[in-house]
Amino acid sequence: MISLTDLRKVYRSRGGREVVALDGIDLHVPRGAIHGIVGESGAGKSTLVRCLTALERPTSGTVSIDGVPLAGLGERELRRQRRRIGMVFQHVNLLEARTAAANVAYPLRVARVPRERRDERVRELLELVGLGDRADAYPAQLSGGQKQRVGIARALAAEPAVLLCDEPTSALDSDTTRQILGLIRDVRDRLGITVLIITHEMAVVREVCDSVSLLDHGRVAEHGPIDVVAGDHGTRLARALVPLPPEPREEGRATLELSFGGEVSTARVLAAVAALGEEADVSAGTIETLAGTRVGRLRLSVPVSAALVAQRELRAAGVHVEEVAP
Ligand SMILES: Nc1ncnc2c1ncn2[C@@H]1O[C@H](COP(=O)(O)OP(=O)(O)OP(=O)(O)O)[C@@H](O)[C@H]1O
Repeated sequence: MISLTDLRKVYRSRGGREVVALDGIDLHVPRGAIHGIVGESGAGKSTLVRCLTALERPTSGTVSIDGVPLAGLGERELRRQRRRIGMVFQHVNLLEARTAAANVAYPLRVARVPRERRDERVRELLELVGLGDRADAYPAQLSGGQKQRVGIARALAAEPAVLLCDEPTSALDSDTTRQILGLIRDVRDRLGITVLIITHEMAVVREVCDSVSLLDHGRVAEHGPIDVVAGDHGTRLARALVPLPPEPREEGRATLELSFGGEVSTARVLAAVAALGEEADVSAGTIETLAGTRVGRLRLSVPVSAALVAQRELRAAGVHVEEVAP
């Protein structure tokens, strides 16, 4: 379990200027959950990772892994506690002159695990990540996805409680991304490990996360389980999870965005739209099932003169509608 309570990190530049990188973060990820952290550049994601791995000392607040607060631990205990977090990075950084097996064995050697136990564990880990037959391959002989699999096996070597994945698939193509995310889910299912994924890709959140937090200027601006967040109306996370393509505006026409799901059936929404007549033009739409919940968004283009009436009628039919500012 990961627990951050009122976490603040303030950097002081040489000129004495203060930068509030984390501004009172509360985050609780239960054991066995996969939680995504998204946010724009500068939102505080890297600072959060550094506080979690105790590479950075928070200005105030607490970081606990499995109920153990990091603050106040001595150097030796801190080192032990750090091993409770396995790290997976965008760039895997394998030792090029060592085989896949030797790379996975490396943290076990550092932890002085006896040779026999080590060999057995490396075999198990490579099997777990689907590379049982590539133990003797060197990194240069592996694909990007295979290297990331070795990275995941290495991160799991010390039997961590938490797998912290920092942009784990940003360097991979979409098929390989899907495979790696499938592996992360599989690892969670088999080991019951808690996973935190830092990413700028919403597709990663949709594919693998149980819950998500949106970080903005060092604060958690929005958060929740995927099905709840996706079904929310008009929030930034809902828009990002169920995106509509951008499109140019037309002179004399207003743009309405409809969102629906849960109690409001697609049939009811389509009937309400049809009732507006032919002057209401559906210009984009997405309807899908996320985390078992049907969610949909439609973009309507209507003549400016008809925009208010259309909104009233759609709302009367129980549809959430917003006019998008020109
Ligand atoms: N060592 C530092 N000294 C001063 N300011 C810092 C330091 N590290 C980060 N910051 C500032 O803290 C804020 C958060 O930065 P952080 O790197 O955590 O964001 P991020 O979300 O990881 O961004 P990116 O996605 O671009 O890596 C930014 O305003 C950044 O300039």
